[in-house]
Amino acid sequence: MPTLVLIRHGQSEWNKKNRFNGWIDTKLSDTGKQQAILAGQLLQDQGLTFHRAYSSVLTRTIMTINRVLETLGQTYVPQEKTWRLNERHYGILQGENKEAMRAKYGADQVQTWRRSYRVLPPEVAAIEPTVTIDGRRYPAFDARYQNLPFADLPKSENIHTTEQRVQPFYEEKLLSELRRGHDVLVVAHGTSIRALTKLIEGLTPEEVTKVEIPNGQPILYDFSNDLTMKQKTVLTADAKD
Ligand SMILES: O=C(O)[C@H](O)COP(=O)(O)O
Repeated sequence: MPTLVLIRHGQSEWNKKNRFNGWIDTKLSDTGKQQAILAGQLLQDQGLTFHRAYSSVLTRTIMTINRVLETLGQTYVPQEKTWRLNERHYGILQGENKEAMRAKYGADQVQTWRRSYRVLPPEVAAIEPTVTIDGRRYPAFDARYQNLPFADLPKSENIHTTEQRVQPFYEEKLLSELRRGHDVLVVAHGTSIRALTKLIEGLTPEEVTKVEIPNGQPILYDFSNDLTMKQKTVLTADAKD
């Protein structure tokens, strides 16, 4: 009976600063690194041997998955990094402080941009390869996207458009591994995990807008061999004590 584990990356430097990350390639904070190790420790008790591990191409999920697998003693597990698991592109909000955006546009508007299924945050005007924020340069789009047609790079995404690009990964990669009875680890982002949750649990657009995914908390789905979902378990540090 296959098991799927979903983990949102540990706290990023910009989660800590209350800034929108989106496709900007931020790193884990010290807390985020600890959360990744703790996620590995929580999984240790489950006796899982992963056949395959997937992350996005953003550093915060890669730093997380490496720590999780190292804690589990399973660094040998074949890993694939895919842009399809990236965080939603947050348009003009990327790099901005959430409180400052609420002051500028109003709390309701910002919350709609953050959680609406179909409303898109305002698009970035032009696609630049890098962005400079507070004097530090971040890659916005770089070599990791070289096989993607430039026109396909998003200027903004909502839950719906994120789901559209997560769906081929879900159907072609994830389900085919689970169908073979394989245990799979996926480390992704708030909105790419929302999209996966909708696809796995058959949620409505309304229901998926309510789903919150904390950093570094393993979500286990146990399936029967015909891929009927048997059980969903969220592992927390409290449950370990
Ligand atoms: O991209 C981001 O900054 C994070 O996913 C958090 O976004 P959220 O707070 O709107 O979920």
